[in-house]
Amino acid sequence: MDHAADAHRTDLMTITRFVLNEQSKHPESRGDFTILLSHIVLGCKFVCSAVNKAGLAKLIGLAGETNVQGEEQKKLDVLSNEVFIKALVSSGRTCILVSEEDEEATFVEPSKRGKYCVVFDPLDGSSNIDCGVSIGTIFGIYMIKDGGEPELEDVLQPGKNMIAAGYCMYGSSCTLVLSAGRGVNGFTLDPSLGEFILTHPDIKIPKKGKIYSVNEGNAKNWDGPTAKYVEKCKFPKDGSAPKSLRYIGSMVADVHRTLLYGGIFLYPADKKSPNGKLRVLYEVFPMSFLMEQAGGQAFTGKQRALDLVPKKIHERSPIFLGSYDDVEEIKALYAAEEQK
Ligand SMILES: O=P(O)(O)OC[C@H]1O[C@](O)(COP(=O)(O)O)[C@@H](O)[C@@H]1O
Ligand SMILES: [Mg+2]
Ligand SMILES: [Mg+2]
Repeated sequence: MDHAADAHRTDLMTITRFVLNEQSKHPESRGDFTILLSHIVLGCKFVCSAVNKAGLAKLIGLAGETNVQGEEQKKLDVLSNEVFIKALVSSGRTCILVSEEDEEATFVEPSKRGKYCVVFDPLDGSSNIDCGVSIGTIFGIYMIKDGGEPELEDVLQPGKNMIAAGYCMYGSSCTLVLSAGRGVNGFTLDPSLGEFILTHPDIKIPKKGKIYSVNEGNAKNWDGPTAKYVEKCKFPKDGSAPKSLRYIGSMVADVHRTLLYGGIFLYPADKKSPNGKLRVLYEVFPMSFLMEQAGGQAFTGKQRALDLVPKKIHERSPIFLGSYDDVEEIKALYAAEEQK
C-alpha cells in the first residue's frame, strides 16, 4: 500500500488549517497574513459562484442591461473587481490595492489600514467568459516598509520582494494555488462544503516538458529568438519528439497546465507590442513567483522576471515561464542573439 498517498487521502486539510499550521511555525506572527488570506479566499469563492452562473445571467438580463428585478447586470470583470476590493479592504490588513481594472492604485483609508499591499487581476482571461472556458483571479502580496506611510513605491518593487502569490482558476473545478515562499500548494473547492481542500501538496514542475503554449497567430511579428525557439519545438533537430501545442488564452489556465504537466508558456514581445501584453505586477510577477517556487524559471527575454523593477503599476513585459530546462533553452537563444 502507498502509505503517503493513503495519509493524504485520509487527512482532509482545509486551506484555513494549512495556513494556521504554517503560522504556528512563526511564533512572532500575529495572524494578520492568515486573516488577509481568508478574505482573498472569500473573494475567490464569491467570484467562483458568479462565474458558475455566468451563462444563466443571459436569461435574466445581459451584462450592461437591467434584469427582471430592474437591477443592472454587472460585467463579470467589473463585479469581480468590486468583490475583491471589498474583501481586501474589509480584512483590515491592506493599505494599497492595485487592480487591473482600476487606472489608479487604491489607498485604503487609515482606519481600515494594515501592512499588506495586494496587486491583482480580478478576472483573467475575460475573452473566454462567454464560451465557458476556464478563467481565473491572480494575486501577489507585498508588505510595506515598517512604520511608514504607504506610498506607491511600496508596490513598485521587484517581484522577488513579494511575500506571497497565487491564483484561483474557475474551471471544471475551482482550484486555488498558493505560495508564501515555501513551496507551492494547490487546493480544490468542495462546493458542497464551501471549503478549499489541499489536493495538490508541494507542487513541483517537471524539469522538462512536452508542451509549448503561445499565441502563434502573432508569429509574423516575433523576434528572432522566439521564432527560433518555436521552430525548435515543432522541428527538433536533436532527435527528440516535437512538443505539443496547447493554448487556452487565459493565462491562469495556461500557467496552471504548465505547472502541473511541465513545458513552457510564452507571451513574447512582438513588433506591434514591444513590451508584450501581460502586466508585470499582477500577471507576470505572481506567476513567475509560483514557477520559481515550484522549481521552474521565468525570464523576460533580458533578465530573470522577478528582478524587474516596475516603474508604473500597469507596466507590461514579455514573459517566458515554465520547466527549468525549457526556459534554459530560450535563455540560450536570447543570449546568442545578444552576442551578434
Ligand atoms: O488573446 P491573446 O493575445 O493570446 O492574449 C491572451 C492573454 O490575455 C489575457 O487574457 C489577458 O488577461 P485579461 O483577460 O485579464 O485582460 C491573458 O489571460 C492571456 O494569457
Ligand atoms: Mg489577465
Ligand atoms: Mg483581467
